[in-house]
Amino acid sequence: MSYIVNTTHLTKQFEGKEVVSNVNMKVKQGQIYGFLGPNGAGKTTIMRMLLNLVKPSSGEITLFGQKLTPTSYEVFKRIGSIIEYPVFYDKLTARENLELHCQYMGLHNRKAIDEALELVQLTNVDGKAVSHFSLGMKQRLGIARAIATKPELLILDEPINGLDPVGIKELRGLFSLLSKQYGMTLLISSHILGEIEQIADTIGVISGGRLIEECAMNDLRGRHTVYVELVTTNIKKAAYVLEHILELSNFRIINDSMIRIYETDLSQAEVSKTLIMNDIEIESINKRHTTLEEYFLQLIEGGQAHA
Ligand SMILES: Nc1ncnc2c1ncn2[C@@H]1O[C@H](COP(=O)(O)OP(=O)(O)OP(=O)(O)O)[C@@H](O)[C@H]1O
Repeated sequence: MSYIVNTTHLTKQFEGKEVVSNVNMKVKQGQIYGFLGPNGAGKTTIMRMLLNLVKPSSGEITLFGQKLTPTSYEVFKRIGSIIEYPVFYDKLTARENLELHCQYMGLHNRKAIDEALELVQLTNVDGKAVSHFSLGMKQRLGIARAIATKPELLILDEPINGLDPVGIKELRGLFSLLSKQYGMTLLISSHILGEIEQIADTIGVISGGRLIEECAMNDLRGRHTVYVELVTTNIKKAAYVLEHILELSNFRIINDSMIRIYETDLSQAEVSKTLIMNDIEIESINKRHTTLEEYFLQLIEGGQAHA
């Protein structure tokens, strides 16, 4: 398997505080990798390290199979990126901004600029200075700039932040197009699962500087836990009956009135019958499953507890 990004034991300390801890991250060629974690989890710092903008305290980064060193330059011609908000020359138009960027990158190809503007649907704003652009338009221009040089890897830090639902939908469409039609590998960070779960092939979950999960999105979808949720007025007695009469051990008391039972081959009818026979009032008993969002939150809470 060829990895475009591969980090081993990547660690970063700022003023003695470890903000990235021992991260082994693998981004496969051609995939959209969703890099998920709450604010402050360390996503931007990792992306900055991948781009040689921040020096790791320890560990190693390999990009396109080559070890990254402080003097690696060539490899960055193969990478487009937006870290935090993209900055432009405000008085210039979208096209003028791209022309300057391409000149700076040593790329003299008008067609590439036209193509990039077309891909992000910014072809009808030629007379407009960037200072009059909406946030969504600026975000799209940032992507146009990042893809104008036809990179093989695109690193985007929270590209969806602050966009309205239409803007989000447009960007999602663009990401799939870049991945499917142009074979680009995308590394996209976000703090909201819903924003990238529909497009990511692989997901890396980071919390408190640690990569606590990295797996195929499809595997994650299959990882929903099924449980029976019991709501009762007599929680202590219900727990006693579950443990000593029904001989169940895999259950959790959630609060004063709720128990979740995680046994896989549980007969709900038998639980109800036994509880009633023992004079326990059942307010409700239902089969449920954790949603992907709940699973993600559990992961993050677990990660923060260990940070
Ligand atoms: N230059 C720096 N000096 C000191 N601390 C820093 C520096 N850069 C980042 N940090 C700290 O490192 C931690 C991780 O920050 P980082 O920006 O990487 O997180 P993030 O997951 O990208 O979150 P966000 O989306 O809020 O940027 C935070 O506690 C932050 O305050």
